[in-house]
Amino acid sequence: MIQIENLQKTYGKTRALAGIDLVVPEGELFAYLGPNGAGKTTTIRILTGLTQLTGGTALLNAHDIRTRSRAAKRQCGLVPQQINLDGELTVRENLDIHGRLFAMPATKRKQRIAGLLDYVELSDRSDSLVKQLSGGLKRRVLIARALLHHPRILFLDEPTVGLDADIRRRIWGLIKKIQQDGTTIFLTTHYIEEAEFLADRVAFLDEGRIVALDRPDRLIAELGGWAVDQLADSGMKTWYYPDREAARDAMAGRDTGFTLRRVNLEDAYLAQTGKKVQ
Ligand SMILES: Nc1ncnc2c1ncn2[C@@H]1O[C@H](COP(=O)(O)OP(=O)(O)OP(=O)(O)O)[C@@H](O)[C@H]1O
Repeated sequence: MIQIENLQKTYGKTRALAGIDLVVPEGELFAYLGPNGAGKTTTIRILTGLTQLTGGTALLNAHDIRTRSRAAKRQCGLVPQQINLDGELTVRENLDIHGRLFAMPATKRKQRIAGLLDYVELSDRSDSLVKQLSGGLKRRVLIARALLHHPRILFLDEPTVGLDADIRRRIWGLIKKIQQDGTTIFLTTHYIEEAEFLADRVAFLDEGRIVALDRPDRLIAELGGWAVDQLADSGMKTWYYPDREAARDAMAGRDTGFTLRRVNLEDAYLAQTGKKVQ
């Protein structure tokens, strides 16, 4: 479980987090959605002990990240946005170094690495140099590395950034599997479909604040199920309707140039913040 109260962070004069309140229960897959600069990475860096908060409190499975930082760190694994693997070493060697950092005994380390490589479907690449792997496979190595010490909470910072759509979907499958096996997941993304597909609940982050937090279907339902877009000289105009029939009725007899579609999380984000996520 993650419990955050009034979490704040300033870098010099920049206020990255302006007071975040949040509880993520055990076993949930929680998504933090926002555009570049909203404060997603800062939140993860604070929770995983990579940077210090400037106000508020945060607990990971009841361990305060400030007063019980070692215990708090043991609760969590981190998949960072940057691929910080050693390209000159093999997949197995990269994981082995990490296991040594956690002081895992050699036999246990070997078994755990073999099991994890199987879990992320990389067994056949265990002796490949990391620099020879595609972006999607490197992400899998990062995920295996983050899981090595059996964390109960996994932080994923933009886990599919820069990947092709089909590779992205395979990573989504892996993330779902990790959740189903009992790990709490905190994921940041600026991909709407990722949050919509994966998350039990999603928070909309804007300029260091949470402006909405709920299940994706509820955030969408608040606007209505269907949208009509019209491309006008002044830009795109959109109207929302509770159902398809109401949207069709509203379009009847109007000029062409209207498009009927389902409402998505991007609409909900735009309605809350006046901004687009991407
Ligand atoms: N080390 C730092 N020094 C100064 N300012 C920083 C630092 N790290 C982040 N910031 C600023 O804090 C704010 C939040 O940044 P953060 O990286 O958390 O956003 P983000 O939502 O993760 O965006 P991105 O998707 O680009 O990583 C931004 O205004 C950013 O410029």
